Amino acid sequence: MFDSLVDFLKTNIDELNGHELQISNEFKEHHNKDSKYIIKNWLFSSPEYRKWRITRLDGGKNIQVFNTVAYPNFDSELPILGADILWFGTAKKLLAILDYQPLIQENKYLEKYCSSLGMIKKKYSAFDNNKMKNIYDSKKYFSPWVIICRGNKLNLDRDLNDVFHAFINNYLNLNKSNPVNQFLNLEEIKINQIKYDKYSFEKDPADKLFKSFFGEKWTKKFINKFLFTLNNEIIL
Ligand SMILES: C=CC1=C(C)/C(=C/c2[nH]c(/C=C3N=C(/C=C4\NC(=O)C(C)=C4C=C)C(C)=C\3CCC(=O)O)c(CCC(=O)O)c2C)NC1=O
Repeated sequence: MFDSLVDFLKTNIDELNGHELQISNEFKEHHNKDSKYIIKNWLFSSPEYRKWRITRLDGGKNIQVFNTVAYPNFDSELPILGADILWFGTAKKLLAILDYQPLIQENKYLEKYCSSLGMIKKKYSAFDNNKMKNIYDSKKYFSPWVIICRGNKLNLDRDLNDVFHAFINNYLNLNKSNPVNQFLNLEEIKINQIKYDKYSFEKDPADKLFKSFFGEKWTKKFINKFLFTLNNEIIL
């Protein structure tokens, strides 16, 4: 499940002249004791994106996860692309969150870089939702058009693929249009990307899940050295 999303991304990153970066074996593929939970990770970089990571967790019938984050270079004020797609098998629940995660909440910035999500979600009624529970603050690094779907994956398979493809294509087109920075300078962009990692580190509910499957030690390393690497940066 979700492997086609990984393949789709890899093809697109390839077309951006992206290259895969080496990551340590324990992150590349890691199994829990009885191999019921297997996590795989990929890390890429391209001329326009300093870091693009992909995570797949295969927990068989219990849980399936696809997670990806693309960080533009520090000289681009474009939003960070974020997608978190989870299938909870026992409850038969899909949770999909897709967003062009804004570096600032200024209306003109949001309108310029994030509002096209509105056109995508309008086409797919199951994804036309932006109501979050209280894990994250919807005004911090989320756009007003964040795409959220909570539903039964069995009948959403096609739509999920279509939405994801539109979500990626549209984001890449934003970059291809080569917009001139209008809101942030290089220093501010860097600070906001650091703050994004710090905020995500603080709020991400995934750590409980990883700790229960893979233990405390591995999880701590994974979060600091793969997921949110800027968390340890000091903002002067
Ligand atoms: C590999 C890492 C990784 C995993 C496995 C992960 C899982 C994860 N994300 C969650 C929620 C969530 N995840 C997000 C959003 C995001 N989360 C993101 O990692 C990104 C990039 C976005 C942005 C699009 C939000 C908004 C929620 C809460 C959903 C809600 O409010 O209902 C939850 C709680 C689900 C629940 O019980 O309701 C888990 C377990 N998060 C991770 O980072």
